[in-house]
Amino acid sequence: MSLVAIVGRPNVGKSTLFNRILGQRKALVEDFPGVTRDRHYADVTRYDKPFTLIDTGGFEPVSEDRLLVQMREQSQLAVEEADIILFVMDGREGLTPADHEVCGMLRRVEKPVLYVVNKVDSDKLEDLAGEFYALGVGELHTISAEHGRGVPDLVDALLDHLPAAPSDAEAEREIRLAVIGRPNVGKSSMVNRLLGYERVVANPQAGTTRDSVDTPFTYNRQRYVLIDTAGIRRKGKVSQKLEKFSVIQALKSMERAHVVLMVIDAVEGVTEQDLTVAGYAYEKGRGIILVVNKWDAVAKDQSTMKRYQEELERTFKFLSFAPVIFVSALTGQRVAKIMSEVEKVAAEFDRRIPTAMLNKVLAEAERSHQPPVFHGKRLKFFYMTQVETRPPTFVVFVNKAEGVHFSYQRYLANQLREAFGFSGVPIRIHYRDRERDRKD
Ligand SMILES: Nc1nc2c(ncn2[C@@H]2O[C@H](COP(=O)(O)OP(=O)(O)OP(=O)(O)O)[C@@H](O)[C@H]2O)c(=O)[nH]1
Ligand SMILES: Nc1nc2c(ncn2[C@@H]2O[C@H](COP(=O)(O)OP(=O)(O)OP(=O)(O)O)[C@@H](O)[C@H]2O)c(=O)[nH]1
Repeated sequence: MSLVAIVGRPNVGKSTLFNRILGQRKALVEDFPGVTRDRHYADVTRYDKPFTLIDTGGFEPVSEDRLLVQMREQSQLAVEEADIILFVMDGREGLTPADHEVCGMLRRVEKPVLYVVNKVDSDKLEDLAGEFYALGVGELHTISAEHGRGVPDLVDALLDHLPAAPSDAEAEREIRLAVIGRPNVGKSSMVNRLLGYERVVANPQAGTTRDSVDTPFTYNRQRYVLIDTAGIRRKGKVSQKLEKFSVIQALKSMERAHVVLMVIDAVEGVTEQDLTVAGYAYEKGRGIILVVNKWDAVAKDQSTMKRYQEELERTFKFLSFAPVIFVSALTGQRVAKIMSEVEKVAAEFDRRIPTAMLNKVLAEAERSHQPPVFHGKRLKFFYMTQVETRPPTFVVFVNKAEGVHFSYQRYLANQLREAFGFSGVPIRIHYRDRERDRKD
């Protein structure tokens, strides 16, 4: 999602403009109790173009003598973080040296900057904008944030710079599934079960016809593609029985997959190879479901499943978020559960959390577990936003990104999972510096 930052001296009307832009969308976006007051960021969607609007003012109190320094920092940071900058000046107060200086800096950046002269409350006051042309920045947007005058045109200009939404209905996009596992674990039997499942509707013409080895199908109105179905079903080739070959095949399928069904033989247990392949799926950010097959062939008592589950958790430490299901492709036992689990993981994979909710979690996390001190300075988290789905990817802005060491990163990741779940999905959190160069 694009970040749009509102920058400018104190009192030029940044918050008023922020609220004015939000006010236009009215009931389109839900408000969350407790975060509606005094917030500085919000997700906005206009004409299917989503963006996050940030009011860079008001984060910290500004003292007169530090004004210019703070403005430089604030604009610098906006330049680093944002995709588009709204630079607001005060038409009533006129052009100030600080405006001059910041404009000089903004002119050199390669991102779109919209120059705004605020408090031009009526047509009669248009002359107020005159002196701002001395900045030589080209187009000036004269507006009245308070009365809304000129704001729709400003928003239109802003939208011109934004990319269109990734897709009209994200949920309608296909989910590509890969069934992977060592030779003989039951992949082929499972694929046959899945495609033979009554609620699964094969749709030959939909989706990726270019790969005839893949099988498109629909389940609960979501389109899926089972990757390399032909390869999984192809039998009798000696090479296919080779462990090495099956790893290469798994890696290849995972390259194109969104969600991976990692099949484990309940009788044989987990091998080194399973770990390698699962590790790769994790690194690639794929959704993962652990499917323990041949459950019919295991001698069981009441605690077998629990013990098995615990052992898997120990072995696949890095996959603690992945659901585990015990099935039998042979008898069909619990095979229906696979698709319902796939559906859940696919939804989590595509999930988008509103910025306001993320920041509530971030603030609570910070409150209940104080961030560490780095080089004598307490880490301070400013805000968090989700920049991607598939897998869900977040950016946290912090005063010293390198100071967020592993244990605190893990803590924040856990807080996110606690709040939102993300079952079966690896999440990514990037930390970006607010004071220095942007880091990914
Ligand atoms: N006449 C007029 N006044 C405005 C307009 N927009 C904002 N103001 C006033 O300007 C003052 C400052 O507005 P804010 O929106 O708080 O300014 P800000 O830039 O967010 O200020 P900081 O949070 O200190 O950085 C308020 O008293 C507003 O009512 C406008 O379009 N016309
Ligand atoms: N008991 C039991 N046997 C199973 C189950 N699923 C598959 N099998 C048997 O395991 C053997 C291998 O099954 P496949 O489905 O061919 O396994 P695969 O993973 O596709 O095998 P490769 O093509 O060699 O990679 C066959 O003899 C199946 O009948 C199961 O749930 N329980």
